[in-house]
Amino acid sequence: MSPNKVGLDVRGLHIRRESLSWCYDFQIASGQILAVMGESGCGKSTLLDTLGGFYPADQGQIILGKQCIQTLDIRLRPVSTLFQQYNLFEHLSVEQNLKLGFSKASPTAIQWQQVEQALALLGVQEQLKRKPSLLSGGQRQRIALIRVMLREQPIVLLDEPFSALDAQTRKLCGNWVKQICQEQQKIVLMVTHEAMDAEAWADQTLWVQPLQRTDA
Ligand SMILES: Nc1ncnc2c1ncn2[C@@H]1O[C@H](COP(=O)(O)OP(=O)(O)OP(=O)(O)O)[C@@H](O)[C@H]1O
Repeated sequence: MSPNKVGLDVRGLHIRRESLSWCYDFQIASGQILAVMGESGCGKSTLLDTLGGFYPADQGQIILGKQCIQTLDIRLRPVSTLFQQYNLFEHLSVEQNLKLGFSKASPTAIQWQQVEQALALLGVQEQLKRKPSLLSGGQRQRIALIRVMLREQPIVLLDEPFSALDAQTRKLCGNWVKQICQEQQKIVLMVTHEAMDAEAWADQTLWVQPLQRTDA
């Protein structure tokens, strides 16, 4: 990564959970996607939780551009996360859920235009006035993906973003994530179990593996 380019720099990040521990050193330039891979239970979501501020690190640094962000409160972190359970508000419509994603009270005209284009492209424009509980799993996943990708935050964490999608829709969504990542110079970490996802869309792959068992 060039010294002048804004990117994410993770240095000596040490994480412990139960009997497992991990140490990470990696960099991602803006406009790039890092695929996060590894067997079930190896710690992929834990890494995302730590970057998002939901789980603490023992030591190390998370640097965005020139700013250390690991001590920032969750609400102040420049991070937008797609959780495996999507986190849509069930009592609000899809439209209200999408509007809540932006930092101001409502999105700007340009931001909402991007949302509408994404809804049409990803085939969920008909769902705008409905409550999330009436949507299929794949429709919910696409709505949550749009909300997370189009927020202002430069770092986007996607935990298995295409798990509920058929092959064709998966391709559509993956291509769209790549396009938005490049156009808006996002830094995207994408957890996936599919090597094909990494091959199709990622610039790099991080294989997650615990260091050791600390209860031995
Ligand atoms: N809330 C929690 N409390 C205690 N231990 C947890 C918690 N969440 C995860 N773990 C443990 O931390 C380890 C890493 O889990 P994590 O969810 O990060 O793995 P993962 O690679 O994302 O798994 P998967 O691919 O199955 O989603 C596992 O041993 C898991 O049992």
